[in-house]
Amino acid sequence: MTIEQVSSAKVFNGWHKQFSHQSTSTQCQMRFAIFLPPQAQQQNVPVLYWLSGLTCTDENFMQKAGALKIAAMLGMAIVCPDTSPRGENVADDNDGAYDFGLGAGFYLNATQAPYKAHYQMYDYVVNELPALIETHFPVTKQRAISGHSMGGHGALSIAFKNLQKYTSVSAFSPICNPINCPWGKKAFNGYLGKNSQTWFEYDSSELLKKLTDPQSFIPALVDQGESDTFLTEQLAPQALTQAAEQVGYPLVLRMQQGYDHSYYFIASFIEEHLRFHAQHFN
Ligand SMILES: N[C@@H](CCC(=O)N[C@@H](CS)C(=O)NCC(=O)O)C(=O)O
Repeated sequence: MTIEQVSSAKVFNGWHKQFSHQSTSTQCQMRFAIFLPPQAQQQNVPVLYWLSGLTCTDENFMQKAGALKIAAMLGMAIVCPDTSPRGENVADDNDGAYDFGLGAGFYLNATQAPYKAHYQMYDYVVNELPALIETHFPVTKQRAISGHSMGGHGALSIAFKNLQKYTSVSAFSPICNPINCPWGKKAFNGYLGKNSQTWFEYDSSELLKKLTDPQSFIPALVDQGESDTFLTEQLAPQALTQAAEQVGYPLVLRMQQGYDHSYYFIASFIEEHLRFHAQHFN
């Protein structure tokens, strides 16, 4: 597990760094970014994994969310993986669409050719990346997970499948019910095939309905802008709240008046999300 440093910049007395490495999950070079707060120079710190949305790389959140000052104060590392495998040999869609293929890995393990050769983002994010981070950096095994849009789907679905691995989960504008929206149907059809029974295992609302042990529940916070143009057609937060009510999961969904789908929305509430995760680390 060797990693190669790509960049390094001091920020708020901590460090933002990018690394690349050969991934065993995705069978290609992957780049990720890590923010190490100043506290990491003295002690191991907990980690927030951030999963970005369609068209993003490891850079969007680090540059636009305004999270690093607060993470520095709270003593929290942040890790941003890429949103898909990349490289010359990695299959893309045929028409350069933004919502499938490169930049749109949907945090699942593809089963369909040609995508299955590299699109194994679920294994990468759940297993390979944390193992690598915990080997190479001064971090504890306390992990939280959050994300935006496709990354909100990733954060919620990964958390609901791995409650024991994370202390808390949050999301901004998540795709809550991908089996029933155009982005999700296109992605799941392409990566997982026509048999929609296999899609359920990556649908946060469906996964939530299966959680029956209240002892295993972890705190969950979702923010959704009311003026998000993707709200009705793609995001469907009501599916998530209905599922939460069905099983008595104490998920907090906040509809935020006037906010859209952009990083302006994320920047407006990221401090509350970081404080929410920090509160549950200890
Ligand atoms: N309007 C975008 C849709 C994609 C989009 O809104 N991406 C969101 C995540 S779903 C994003 O974070 N974009 C990158 C950014 O704002 O930095 C497009 O057509 O390319």
